[in-house]
Amino acid sequence: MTTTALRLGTRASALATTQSGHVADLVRNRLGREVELVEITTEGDTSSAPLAQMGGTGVFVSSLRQALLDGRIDLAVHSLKDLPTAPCDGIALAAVPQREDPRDVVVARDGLTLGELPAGSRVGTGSPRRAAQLHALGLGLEVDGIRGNVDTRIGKVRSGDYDAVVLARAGLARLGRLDEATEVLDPLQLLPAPGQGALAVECRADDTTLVTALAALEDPGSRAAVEAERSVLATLEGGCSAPVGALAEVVEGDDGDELWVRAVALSHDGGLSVRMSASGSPADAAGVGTRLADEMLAEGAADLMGTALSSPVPSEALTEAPAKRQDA
Ligand SMILES: NCc1[nH]cc(CCC(=O)O)c1CC(=O)O
Repeated sequence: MTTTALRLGTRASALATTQSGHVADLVRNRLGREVELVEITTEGDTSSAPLAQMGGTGVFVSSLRQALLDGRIDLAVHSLKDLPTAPCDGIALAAVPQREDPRDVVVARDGLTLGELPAGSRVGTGSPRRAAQLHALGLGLEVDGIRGNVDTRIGKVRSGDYDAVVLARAGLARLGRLDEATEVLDPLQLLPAPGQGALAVECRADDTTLVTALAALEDPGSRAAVEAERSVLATLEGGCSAPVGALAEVVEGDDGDELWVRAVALSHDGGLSVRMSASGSPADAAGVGTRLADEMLAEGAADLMGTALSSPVPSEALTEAPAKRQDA
């Protein structure tokens, strides 16, 4: 039994330290252990290059994992949607705490919703998933890349550089800035990123005492949902820069809990998409996600994302987006 404080590694951004502070509180309350935060800088923080050009997946997580493996920290907190789908040697995903609302929100000028923005309005997002789904709405919105933390992105609406930005609702909620959202996007229109709104608590796999203790932070429904979503993404061979949205929920059915998953894969311009859903047992979350993604691949999902060109796409399997609005 040790009484030393657990060292919790975190990125330094306002969102990251808020998320890490939340997990630190859970550790104090449920494990009765003292916790100190250790700030770690990641490549995703120091470079302003588009994420897709920075080696894509994992730019926010690799330095934290290295600090774990080096023994500089005992546990690390990440936004789960930033975690690559491939497992990392020596690192355990020890807990997925209760997830926040996973939906995306709009922060637009003058309190507007997406549907109220005139055609030609500039919407800022660096996410291919959000860009493709915004184009697919057929509103004639102009989508432009943007990076930076939540504060920077909202600032670009306030300054008039953009008419709107799309952000994760969870980020705004954690920062206490939810009142700045002008619309919560229905997943029917914009499916969130796999894992969005959930946190990942990692530690060294060989630190078995801590792996066991951190199970006290786990929310099984959140874990099942993100496992299903991430297996959709992994099977589609997409990283965080793939135009793939997925959302799973555990709901009470007649014969116990049921897991529902829906997912979309799009061409980068949103002109073509495959959208499907599946259900199954929460105990088989990864299997449900994998089977859903296999069905999507059979409908041509990989080809329209541009990740594989091995087999021709049967054109009747693809959905055409509505034509762009012509009025200005
Ligand atoms: N890619 C950056 C990132 N990673 C996690 C969040 C928000 C919090 C979450 O989804 O859990 C964000 C910002 C955003 O998408 O607006």
